[in-house]
Amino acid sequence: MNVIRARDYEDMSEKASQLVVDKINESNVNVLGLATGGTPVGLYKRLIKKINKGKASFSNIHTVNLDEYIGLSADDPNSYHRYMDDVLFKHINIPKSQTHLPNGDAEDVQLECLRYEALIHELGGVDLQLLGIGNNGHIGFNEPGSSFSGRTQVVELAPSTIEANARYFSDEEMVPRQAITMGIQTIIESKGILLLASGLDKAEAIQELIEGEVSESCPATVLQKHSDLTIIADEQALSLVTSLK
Ligand SMILES: O=P(O)(O)OC[C@H]1O[C@](O)(CO)[C@@H](O)[C@@H]1O
Repeated sequence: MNVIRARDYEDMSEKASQLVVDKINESNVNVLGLATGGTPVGLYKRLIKKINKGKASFSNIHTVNLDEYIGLSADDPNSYHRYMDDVLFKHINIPKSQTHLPNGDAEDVQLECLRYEALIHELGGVDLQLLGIGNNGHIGFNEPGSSFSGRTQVVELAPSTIEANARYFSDEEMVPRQAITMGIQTIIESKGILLLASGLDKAEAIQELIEGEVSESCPATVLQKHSDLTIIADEQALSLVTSLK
């Protein structure tokens, strides 16, 4: 694991956007896995600037998102479809047909999980997967206790995740209780992984990820086994880690 220390959120976002641009240009990223939440917003902002300055092109890239809420249509303001359009897709040159998210509004969500997992395989797998981390160590929407061998599936959100994500909704009651998420096995099969973390809220999860025992009780610890994991985290998120200089 390669841990890159950033000063703060802005520095983390800048370092991450440069790393994504470099990977796209150097190692031929055809399929880029994307994350949502507050953490990658700064990365996407900088990526847009870099793409529009010609530093990288997304015109031949396929993107696959980690997750989507169940019960929200693509045009719902709180759906991850809308989030991705707003924070990235509508600002860059990428054909809509190359941007993929699970359909949380599908009539048969189990079938949708199978379709999404198959799509990732048809695309040849994820070359670089961006990840945030939940305060409880979740990755995607794989909450503590999720099986490390899980594939794309329907999951129940943990109360702490509902509480953390309530900030985006008018009322906590409006936060969906279920989501479709890539499973941990799906995530871990990505050829490269870039995880971002910022702020004191993430300090315990980051300590567990870097120094804890690999255990399904903290899903992110599975990443210790990955051969190409980069973590870019700021001082606050790294504040409980004692094993790094
Ligand atoms: O970046 P945030 O908003 O702290 O969220 C952390 C993680 O939680 C999720 O938003 C899901 O709750 C993930 O998509 C994200 O990686």
